[in-house]
Amino acid sequence: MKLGRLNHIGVATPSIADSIVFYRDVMGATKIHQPFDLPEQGVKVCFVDTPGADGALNGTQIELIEPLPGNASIASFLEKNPSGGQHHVCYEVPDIHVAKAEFEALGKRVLGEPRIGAHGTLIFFVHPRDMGGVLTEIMETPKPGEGH
Ligand SMILES: CC[C@@H](C(=O)O)C(=O)SCCNC(=O)CCNC(=O)[C@H](O)C(C)(C)COP(=O)(O)OP(=O)(O)OC[C@H]1O[C@@H](n2cnc3c(N)ncnc32)[C@H](O)[C@@H]1OP(=O)(O)O
Ligand SMILES: [Co+2]
Repeated sequence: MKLGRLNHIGVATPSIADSIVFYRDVMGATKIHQPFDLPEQGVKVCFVDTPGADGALNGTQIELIEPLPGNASIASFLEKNPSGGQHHVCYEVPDIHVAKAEFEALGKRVLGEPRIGAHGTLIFFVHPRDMGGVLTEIMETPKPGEGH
């Protein structure tokens, strides 16, 4: 397994609307995408762009996630962290199925089968207890012209 680009940091929040105000007014974010529902993952999502090395807005994103009704795991996370908090980190890989096989060969618990994530490419999660306490999302790098 080769460590890939840090695509995003997932931040759980009880209110995406309030978090948008925070990232705009406190952190000075200049590009905050329109929030959208992702019912397959049980979340409302909003991406906040951060600058890349050249200053352009092509760096790691903050992924704000708010639970949709019925999402027990994020609701449970917010019960323990009522004002929200860092929820997961997401690394890119060139081939999702190769990456899944590699984690499993190392005895890491992959949570379910690869599924389409918020960027339109396949993702899976690895259990935080097998990853030094960090819920880890693995995402296939979008091909040129693919994903968002
Ligand atoms: C926006 C779409 C998509 C994308 O494209 O980017 C997303 O990012 S969706 C993000 C939300 N989806 C997920 O998180 C799916 C994967 N997560 C899970 O399957 C579960 O959340 C979980 C990791 C298995 C935990 O669920 P559960 O076992 O029901 O919760 P517990 O409260 O019982 O916790 C068990 C254990 O794990 C620790 N934990 C839980 N969440 C986290 C976390 N976010 N970071 C670190 N550790 C976490 C929790 O403290 C418990 O630890 P122990 O008490 O030591 O056992
Ligand atoms: Co994510």
